[in-house]
Amino acid sequence: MSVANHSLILPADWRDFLALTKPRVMTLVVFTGLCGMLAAPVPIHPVLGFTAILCIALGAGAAATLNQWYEADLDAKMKRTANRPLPAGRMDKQSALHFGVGVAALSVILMGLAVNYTAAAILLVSILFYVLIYTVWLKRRTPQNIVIGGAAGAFPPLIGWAAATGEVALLPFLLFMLVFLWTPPHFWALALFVKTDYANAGVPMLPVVAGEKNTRIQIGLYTIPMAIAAVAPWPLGLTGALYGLTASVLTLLFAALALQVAMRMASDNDAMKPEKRLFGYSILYLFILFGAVAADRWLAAS
Ligand code: HEM
Ligand SMILES: CC(C)=CCC/C(C)=C/CC/C(C)=C/COP(=O)(O)OP(=O)(O)O
Repeated sequence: MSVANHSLILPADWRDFLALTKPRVMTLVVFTGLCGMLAAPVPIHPVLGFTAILCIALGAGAAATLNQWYEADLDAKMKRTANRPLPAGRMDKQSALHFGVGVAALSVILMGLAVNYTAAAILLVSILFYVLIYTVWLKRRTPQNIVIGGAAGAFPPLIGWAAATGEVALLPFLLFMLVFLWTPPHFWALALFVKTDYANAGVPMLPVVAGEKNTRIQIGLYTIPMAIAAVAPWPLGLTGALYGLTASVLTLLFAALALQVAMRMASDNDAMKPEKRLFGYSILYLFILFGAVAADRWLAAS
């Protein structure tokens, strides 16, 4: 029997449960948690470290599942999301709800029992933030949805650091601010080119409500405090030159791309719109900066 036939007979298989966790987005979320943990001045036992990262991955995946459980109706209206397991009818909502609540509870309890209560508490806050504050409360109500709700995705570096140290400190707080302030340019760059999808679904994303021009300006404006948060750890003496120089160069490039988006600069032979380039670069940027902060702290400790 072919795989295609098999999935017709058993509509929801493991791939659908995996899809509920938004695995591609969550790789970066988990990576920021891992680097937050590696940047901490206290080494963590490898087994505990692995458990903490597993808990972040489970918590993030569970939050993404509950997000899709709540907004299956919205996802059905958008081309980008219509083929997800719930809107496509491959899974019933109750299975998704049970999976999401079960895995969320498991992640927080395991983090609390095996690692520490501080990390477990921040993990719980980030899950609740994504599901309740962003998905249930803000997403359908205000174009500021991702500015406030986006904080959910900024917690993992704090969770990773807290897993190793049991507390929070200035460096992971700045890393939180970096992801928090990075989220609006990251998301609005994408929203500029999937605007019609959101308009059709009635989601008040900034380009739909305030227009393209305004969104472009907002992307440029948010890049300024984001750049400050990105570079600040170096002059504050929290990291060395490895991170400082990497962050400075890559942030300049980020700012140049954001400026292109803000000024709407695209020549006719420009196959890729500046907003597409900024969106793609935003992901690479965060991966490299977090890799650099972990490498920098590791060098300093060795
Ligand atoms: C409320 C905040 C955010 C919103 C609304 C948002 C929205 C999106 C959307 C709609 C996509 C398109 C592709 C997809 O659905 O898979 C995307 C891609 C992505 N986002 Fe975000 N995002 C947010 C925050 C974050 C955060 C905090 C991270 C990581 C730290 C992140 C990492 C990524 C990555 C890695 C991709 C690319 C996924 C792929 O390759 O398919 N996002 N984001
Ligand atoms: C540890 C923990 C709980 C982390 C959570 C991480 C988090 C909040 C990431 C945000 C990422 C994300 C995919 C937003 C998508 O917005 P959307 O849901 O509006 O996207 P959609 O239109 O693709 O459904």
